[in-house]
Amino acid sequence: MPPRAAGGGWSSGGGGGGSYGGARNDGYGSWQNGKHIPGIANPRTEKELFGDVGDATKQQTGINFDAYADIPVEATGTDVPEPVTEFKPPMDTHLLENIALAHYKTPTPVQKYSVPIVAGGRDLMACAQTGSGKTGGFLFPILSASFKEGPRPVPDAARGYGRSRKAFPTALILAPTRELVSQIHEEARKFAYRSWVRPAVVYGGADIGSQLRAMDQGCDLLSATPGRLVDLIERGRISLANIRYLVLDEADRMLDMGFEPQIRRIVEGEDMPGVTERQTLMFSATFPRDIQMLARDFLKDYIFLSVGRVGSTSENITQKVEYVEDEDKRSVLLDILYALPPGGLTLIFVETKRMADMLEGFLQQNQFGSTSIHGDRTQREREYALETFRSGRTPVMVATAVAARGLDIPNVTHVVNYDLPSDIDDYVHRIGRTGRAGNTGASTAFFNRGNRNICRDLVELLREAKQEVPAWLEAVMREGGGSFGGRGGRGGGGRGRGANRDVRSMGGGGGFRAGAPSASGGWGAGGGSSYGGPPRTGGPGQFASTGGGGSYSAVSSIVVPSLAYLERCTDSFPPSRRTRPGTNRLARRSRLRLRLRLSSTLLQKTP
Ligand SMILES: Nc1ncnc2c1ncn2[C@@H]1O[C@H](COP(=O)(O)OP(=O)(O)OP(=O)(O)O)[C@@H](O)[C@H]1O
Repeated sequence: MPPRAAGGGWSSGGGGGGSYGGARNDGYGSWQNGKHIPGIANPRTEKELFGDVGDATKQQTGINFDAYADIPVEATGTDVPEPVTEFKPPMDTHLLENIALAHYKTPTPVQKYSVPIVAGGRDLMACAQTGSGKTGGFLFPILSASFKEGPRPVPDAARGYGRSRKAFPTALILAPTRELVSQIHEEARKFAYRSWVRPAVVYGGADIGSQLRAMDQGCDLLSATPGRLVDLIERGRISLANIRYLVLDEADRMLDMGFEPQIRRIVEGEDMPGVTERQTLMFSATFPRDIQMLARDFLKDYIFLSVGRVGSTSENITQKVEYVEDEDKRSVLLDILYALPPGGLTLIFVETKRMADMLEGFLQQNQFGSTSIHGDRTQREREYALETFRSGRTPVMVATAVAARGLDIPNVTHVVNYDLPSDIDDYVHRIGRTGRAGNTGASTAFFNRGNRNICRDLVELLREAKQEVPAWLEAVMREGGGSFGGRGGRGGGGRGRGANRDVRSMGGGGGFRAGAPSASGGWGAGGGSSYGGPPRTGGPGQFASTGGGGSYSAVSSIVVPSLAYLERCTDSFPPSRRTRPGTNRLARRSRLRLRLRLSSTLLQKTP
C-alpha cells in the first residue's frame, strides 16, 4: 500500500505535505507500510487543543467526578463484554497519550463500557447523564481501532471518474446542531492529534466553500449536521461507501426534530454500507420509548447501556422550582442574578426567539453583560454569542432550545428555565449545561399554571435526583397537574418517557420491526446484566404505576377544570415569588380576581 498521508481518503490528490520519510512535522501523523507513524509534537497546536493545567477555558473535572463510579450501570443484550476500569492497553497507546494530554485520569462509566463494546464489534445504544463523557464514549473506541487498523482502501466502485475530489470518511458522527457538531469536531481534533486520522466538520448556515476547502486537508472522521451532509452528498463531494462507524449523537433529538427523512436517506438511501457491514452507535441522556423503537431500525443485535436511570438528572445539579407568574418573571430574574456570586456563567432558557431578543435587551438595560443565541441568528452571530459567553465577557446568555443539547461550556454555574419546556426530556438536557464532569451547579425553574403539563414528570425527576420538592408543586400534581396529552407521563402510555430502560426488555408495545434481527434472542427481561449497582427489579408494571398520566393522555387535549379544582388551586399555588413589597400583594390579588372570574364563567357554562 502506498504511504497514507493524512487526507488520503480523497479519490484524487489530497493530503498535503509534511511527511519526510517518517514522522510528519505538521502536527499530523501518517500510515506507512501498515504502520501508524505519529507526527512530531507541535507545542502550539498542543496548547490550543489541550490548554494548560487549570486553564479556565477548558472544562476541569469537579469534586464529584469520582462519584460517577457509584452510579448503577445496566447493560442489556447478548454477551455484554466486561467493562474496562482504566485508560490502558489494549486501548491504542497513541490514543492513551492524547487522553493523558487532556488530563483525563479515569474513564467515566459510559466510557468504561463503550470501549470494550465497540472494540468487540458490537452496536450500541447508550444513555448516560448529561456531562458524563459520552463524546469520549464514542470517540475513544473509534479512534483506538482506527489507529491500530489504519485507513481502509476506498472501494473501486465508489471512486468515480474524472478529477472530482470526493471524501471517503470512515467514521460519520451526526448531531442535531451546528454548535454541537463543532464541539464534537474540536474533541475529535484533540484525540486524533498527531495521528493519521483527519477530522472534518460540516454544518449548515456557514460558507460551504470554506468547509470544502477545510475538508481538502482530509476527512477521515466527519462530524456533520444531517442537512448539510445531504447537500454535500448531492454535490458529489462526499461518499459514505467507506463508513465503518456511524454515530448518532443526541439521537432522540434528531429523530424528534424531524431529521428522520434526512437520516434515513443518509443511512439507507445512499452508498453507506448496510447495518451488518458497519457499527452503529447511538448516544443521548434521554431515550423515549418510541424513539428507541425507531432507532432500532439502524442497529443490529445491539447492547443497550444505561448509566443511572434513563433520562435522570445528575445529582451534581441543585434544582429549585419557584412559582412565578409571567408578569413577575423579569423582576424575579433580576433578583436571582443580583444574588449570584460573581465569576460563574448563567444560561437562561426561553421558549421563543422573540423572548430571547427581548430578555437580552432587558438585561442589558439593567447593566448585565448579556448575549443571546437562537435559530434566527446568523451562524457568525451564534458563534460570536457563544464565544463572548464562554470567555465570560457576557456572563449571561439567553437561549432557546438550540443551546439545550450537548454544549460543554466550562463554568456555567447556573441555569434558569425562565420558560419551562413542555417536555421533561428538554428540561433534563437544559439543566445539564451545568454540573458537568463532576462539577456542581444549580438550576432554577419558573413554574406557573401554564406549566402544569410538566408537573408530574418534574416532581418525579426531582424526587429521583434527591432534590427538594416544594409542597405546593406536589399539591398541584395531586390536583391533576399531570401530563395532559403529550407524553403521558414518565410511565404513562403516551410517547413513553417511561422508557426507563431498554424497550426490548419492557415487553408488549408491539412494534418490533418485522425482519429485525431476532428480537427474542435472549433480550428479554432476564437478558440484561447489571454492574456497579443492584440489578433493576420490576418489569413494565413498576413504571406504569408511577406514571398516572395515562388518564389524561390521548384524547383529552382540553381539560376543563371544575370550580372545586380551581379553588384548590388557589390554595395550592403559592404566592408568586416577588421581592418588591406591595407588588406581591397586588399581584396575588389580581391573580385571585382572575381565578374568580374564570370560575364564575365556567360555572355559568356548566349545565
Ligand atoms: N474520562 C474523563 N475524565 C475527565 N474529564 C472527562 C472525561 N470524559 C469526559 N470529560 C469531560 O467531561 C465534560 C463532559 O463531557 P461530554 O461533553 O462528553 O458529556 P456528555 O455526556 O456528552 O454530555 P451531554 O449529554 O450534555 O451531551 C467534557 O468537558 C469532557 O472534557
